[in-house]
Amino acid sequence: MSGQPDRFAILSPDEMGSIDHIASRFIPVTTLMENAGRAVAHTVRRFTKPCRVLVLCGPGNNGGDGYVAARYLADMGWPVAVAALVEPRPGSDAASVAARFHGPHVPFAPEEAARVDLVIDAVFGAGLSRDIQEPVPSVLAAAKRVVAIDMPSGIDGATGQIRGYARPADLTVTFFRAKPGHLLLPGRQYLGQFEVRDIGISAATLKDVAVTTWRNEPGLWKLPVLGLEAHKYSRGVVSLCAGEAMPGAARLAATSARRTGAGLVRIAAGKAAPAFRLGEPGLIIDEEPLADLLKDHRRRTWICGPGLLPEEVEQVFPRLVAADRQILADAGAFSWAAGAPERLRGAAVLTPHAGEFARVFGAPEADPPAAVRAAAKKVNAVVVLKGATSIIASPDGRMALNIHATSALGTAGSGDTLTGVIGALLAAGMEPWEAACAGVWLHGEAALQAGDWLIAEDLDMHLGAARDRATRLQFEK
Ligand SMILES: NC(=O)C1=CN([C@@H]2O[C@H](COP(=O)(O)OP(=O)(O)OC[C@H]3O[C@@H](n4cnc5c(N)ncnc54)[C@H](OP(=O)(O)O)[C@@H]3O)[C@@H](O)[C@H]2O)[C@@H](O)CC1
Ligand SMILES: [K+]
Repeated sequence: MSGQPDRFAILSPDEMGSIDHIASRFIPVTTLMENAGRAVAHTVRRFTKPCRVLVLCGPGNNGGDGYVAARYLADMGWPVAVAALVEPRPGSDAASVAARFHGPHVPFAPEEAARVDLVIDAVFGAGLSRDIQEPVPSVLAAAKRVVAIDMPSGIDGATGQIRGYARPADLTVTFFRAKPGHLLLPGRQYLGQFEVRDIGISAATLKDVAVTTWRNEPGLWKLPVLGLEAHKYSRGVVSLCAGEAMPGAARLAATSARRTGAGLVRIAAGKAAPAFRLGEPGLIIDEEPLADLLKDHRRRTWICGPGLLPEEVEQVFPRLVAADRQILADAGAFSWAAGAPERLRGAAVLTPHAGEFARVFGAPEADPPAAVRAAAKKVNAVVVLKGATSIIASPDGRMALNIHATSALGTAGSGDTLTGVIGALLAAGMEPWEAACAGVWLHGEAALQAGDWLIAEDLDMHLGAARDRATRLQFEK
């Protein structure tokens, strides 16, 4: 897939394997390994004062990186020993670099790990293929501090899940580009400080693998910039369906849409109109039947779900689809579509949290990115699975992982606010996947600005500044 910037690419272990393979046509694997091990040694030197180090080496190339790191640290004068879980296969690249480490070898045992100040975990990386077993867990558990090469052993690079056991590292050094497991939970919590180091692989090799996953940052998408001739309709009109039971949710979404830059926000409240009359003066409340409101073709973008009961969604969602409107579905829409995802066909963007996602599509189990991608295909809509790492998948296969956020967003109303933000960007004409990605980032940025104890209403006051910041960053190379 083209058009998205290379610098944000995230590569699955398989894709990274293909990149290594392509790169090895120009650079021998032993040279890549040399570069990787040297990068680790230099990162360790910046990370800590000289100390006693034990490098735990597995049988594959991750172990190979470990032997190289051990040699560089020894050359710097650090006391370094190696403990091999299994010797590398004779004749392999790892065996050839292992032969160049002339320091001490010690048993792969907990006492050895406990004896030193720092353990370098080069047991398994991209090649982890099953749950890890003893003695690896006991040896890692005995370490005082751990630097992981590529990935803490036991974390699945593709999904971030734990395969049997994982020990949280203090520092993780990976190469070329991050892997999904570095951003997804629980893997993300096991990295400690995280560094991505260059090992001489050219970014041009990315052209040879079809990159489909990116880190969500400004520049992955571009926000529209206000032109001199902007007016409220060109900035975008957001309409919301609202009900009587929970007017607060619709009002939160409406306000955040306005704060994100929508030119006009209207609430289709019907009989519930009195519940909204005391709201902000700049909000327009419509009492007319939905059929009349849909005659106005400038009202293209509709938010359907926040504050709605399933029976209210039933009344409006199919009409919006029949009127060919761009629909952002949230909250009540997922109660209405529980166990029946096909009901949501016709929506442009869905923004479920984990519970809502499970209700509609089933629990994502061990591979959330795959589940979100499948959901997006199933309903032919962009799906945003909100969480500490939000996953934003498009039916065409593109996926972004967002870690630009804080746990402070776990507060009532924050999801309604996100809906309004994305609604405003859709109304401004952004393509749905990009609007969803940009909305998630702006929402996270507003939360970072608002501090740890924010309430949903506080986010509104930071959305303008968040948009300004994204606009500045999106042009940086
Ligand atoms: N390729 C390149 O050019 C470059 C790659 N680089 C480095 O290479 C790393 C990837 O190397 P890799 O592919 O050799 O995989 P790696 O993680 O070492 O493990 C594979 C071995 O472990 C075994 N094994 C797996 N799971 C197991 C378990 N649970 N319990 C027991 N055994 C298990 C597995 O056995 P098998 O599954 O075949 O039976 C196989 O023997 C990557 O992370 C990066 O650090 C850098 O040097 C830059 C250049
Ligand atoms: K490792």
